[in-house]
Amino acid sequence: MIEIEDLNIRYGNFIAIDNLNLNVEKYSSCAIIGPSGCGKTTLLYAVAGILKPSSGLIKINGEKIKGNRKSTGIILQNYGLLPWKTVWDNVALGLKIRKANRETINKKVTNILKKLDLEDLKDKYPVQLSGGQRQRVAIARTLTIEPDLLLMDEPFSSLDAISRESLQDLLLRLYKENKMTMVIVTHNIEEAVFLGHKIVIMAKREGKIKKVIENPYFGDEEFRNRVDFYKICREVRNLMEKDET
Ligand SMILES: Nc1ncnc2c1ncn2[C@@H]1O[C@H](COP(=O)(O)OP(=O)(O)OP(=O)(O)O)[C@@H](O)[C@H]1O
Repeated sequence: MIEIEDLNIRYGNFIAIDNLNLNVEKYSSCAIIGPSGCGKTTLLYAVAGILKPSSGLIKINGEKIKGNRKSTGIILQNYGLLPWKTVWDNVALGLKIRKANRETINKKVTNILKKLDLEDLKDKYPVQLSGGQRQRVAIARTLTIEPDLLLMDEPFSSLDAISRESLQDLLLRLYKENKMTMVIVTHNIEEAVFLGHKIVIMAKREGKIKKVIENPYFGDEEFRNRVDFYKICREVRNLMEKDET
């Protein structure tokens, strides 16, 4: 699904991504983890087509990306909800921009609100919601466009541990229900291990990948309760700690 070849991204003279290569298979999930400033967001934005590479190639479904792609959904840390619109209108936004007709919008928004347990909140404004509810609205809005690729930049970082885990569970369920490929950028080791089929560990300050771990247990809803979960978490932690020394 995603092929990244010899990718270089510079901000002026500063090298943010240095000759990076990565493949993400269709309908799989890739978690990108690494210390602050290692280039995670830069990489995600390049895959989203928001940021132009200095050199190298990014292909999605075999096609070189040129700017924003219609069926790529992106969820950012600050939710991106419009404060003057209700939950219903925020969720409908992506469809309205794509000029869907009223009947399609009503049907899809109603369905997705039900799926994400947001029906009772449909007339509320973002300011009246908790962080977890806002993030569910942001996920709902992105899913209405039926993305085949869902990109997320630290989507749950402002949430408490319990809300965070319940949204991770929700995301896994949605991933299984809607055939899509996911890329999630996170600082959180447990999140990367729970949500990553492929866990990409980036090196500090170098804009390079340090290691890719394949996680054969991805998709197991009870994975957090298993010994293998902790083994992989420890492996990721050790790799990240080595960078600190
Ligand atoms: N517009 C910009 N101009 C110059 N340098 C930038 C710009 N955006 C990012 N950088 C630098 O590029 C590097 C990578 O930034 P990026 O935001 O991709 O890191 P990150 O891994 O996502 O960090 P964090 O986890 O803190 O969000 C950082 O050193 C940052 O200072």
